[in-house]
Amino acid sequence: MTSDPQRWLWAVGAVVLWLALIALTVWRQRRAKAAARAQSTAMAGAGEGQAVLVAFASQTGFGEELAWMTARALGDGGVGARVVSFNDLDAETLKATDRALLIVSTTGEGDPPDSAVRFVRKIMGAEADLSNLHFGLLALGDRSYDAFCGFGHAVDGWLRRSGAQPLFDTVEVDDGDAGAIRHWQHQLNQITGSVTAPDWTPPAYDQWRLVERVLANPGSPGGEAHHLAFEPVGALPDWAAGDIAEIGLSPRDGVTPGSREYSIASLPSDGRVEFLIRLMRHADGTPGLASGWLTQDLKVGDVIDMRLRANRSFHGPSDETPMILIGNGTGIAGLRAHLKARTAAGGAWLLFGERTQAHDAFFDAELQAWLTSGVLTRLDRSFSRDAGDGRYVQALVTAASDDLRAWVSRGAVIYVCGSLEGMASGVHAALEQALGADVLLQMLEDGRYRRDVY
Ligand SMILES: Cc1cc2nc3c(=O)[nH]c(=O)nc-3n(C[C@H](O)[C@H](O)[C@H](O)COP(=O)(O)O)c2cc1C
Repeated sequence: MTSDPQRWLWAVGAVVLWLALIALTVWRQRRAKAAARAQSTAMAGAGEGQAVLVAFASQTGFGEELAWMTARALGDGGVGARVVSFNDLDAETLKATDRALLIVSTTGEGDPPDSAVRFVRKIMGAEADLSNLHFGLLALGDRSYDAFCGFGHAVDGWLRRSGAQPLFDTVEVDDGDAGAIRHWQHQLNQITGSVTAPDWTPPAYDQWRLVERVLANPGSPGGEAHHLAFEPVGALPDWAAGDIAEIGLSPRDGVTPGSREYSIASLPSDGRVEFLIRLMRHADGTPGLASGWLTQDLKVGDVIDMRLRANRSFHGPSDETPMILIGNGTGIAGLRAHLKARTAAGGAWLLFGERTQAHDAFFDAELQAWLTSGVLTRLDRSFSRDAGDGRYVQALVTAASDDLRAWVSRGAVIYVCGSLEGMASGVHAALEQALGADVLLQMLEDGRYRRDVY
């Protein structure tokens, strides 16, 4: 043992600093939780006892947005509301609730959003006595999928079997259909007793100008992928890595009205919203409506309607948390925003798959620079059409199983972005094999395994 007082002083100092860091981390976590609680009860109003519970199960943020609009509409009509995510919802809360409005989206092939997986496993696995509960359900979906509103219907069935009573028939929303949302609004009026419709302004579009478009993969054996950049005509809004842009399509542009969603590949500090968009082609070779318009017809200087939407389920972890990013194709867009947002503190590992090294190594110069600066600790890429490789990204996951386990045991989070078909299920199966199905499920429920797939 040393008797050097200076060494002792250093040692004590180090311990004090370490304890202070722990205290700071705990305090920050508590503060964040308190802020989230304060936000969700902010709508409760005076009579919190009778407040309507507004619960949302949302994968890409639309349902969450509608939940807050629902709470505001109720509040404007004089009825208190409390907003919670399905992640924070339990049977006790439902049992003790008189009225609940549930906004429930469907993902995958009729699957629950990731944030509802815990609820499905722990709560919906058994029937509960919910005979006191009266509920209204807004089911979000898209008729182009076989299981239209599949998870919404599953929740509806479970509530009814548990004795809960519907306030009205489930309102189904096909691809954001405004008519169905107006119908929901009408049901809210019944609850508040308002004669006039609450001020439910549909989310407004902002105007953005195309300032740059570059073909990102000339010579690729795959479909053309274009790197587009838009600057706002007005003020630059704020957004975070993981967020989504809804691009408005109008007949003016020769395409069917509606909107298309794309992962944002840049940050506000870039001063512009960037995308990597693949030109989709129909079986007869004609370009897809939205991707054809954006990558071919739209000219630099043209102005489009666009709004940015928070996609909280794909927001990043703290700087110190190691991050494993997995993706394929244009899925690198969302992952690039995360890499842009990172410092070298926690370390990041990108596993990425595409067709050829020569033509499809998207953002290669940036990735190399991030490797040099330490933002990216490790880069594994596979190119399925290259001689001597021929692997998809899930094969990289399998090959690196030992290291993946080591990263996860150091607290790493896993973010997957890219195509639903093939990639997402292939990567999921490879991760299950590498980490164990229980570990992966726990990570999903804890928000340590997050997906933005399409
Ligand atoms: C990858 C993916 C899978 C989807 N699967 C289904 C589905 O099986 N059934 C359905 O009705 N809608 C499906 N949808 C459509 C969503 O439910 C719809 O876009 C909804 O508005 C999303 O709401 P959210 O942002 O709250 O998650 C899917 C959407 C995506 C992106």
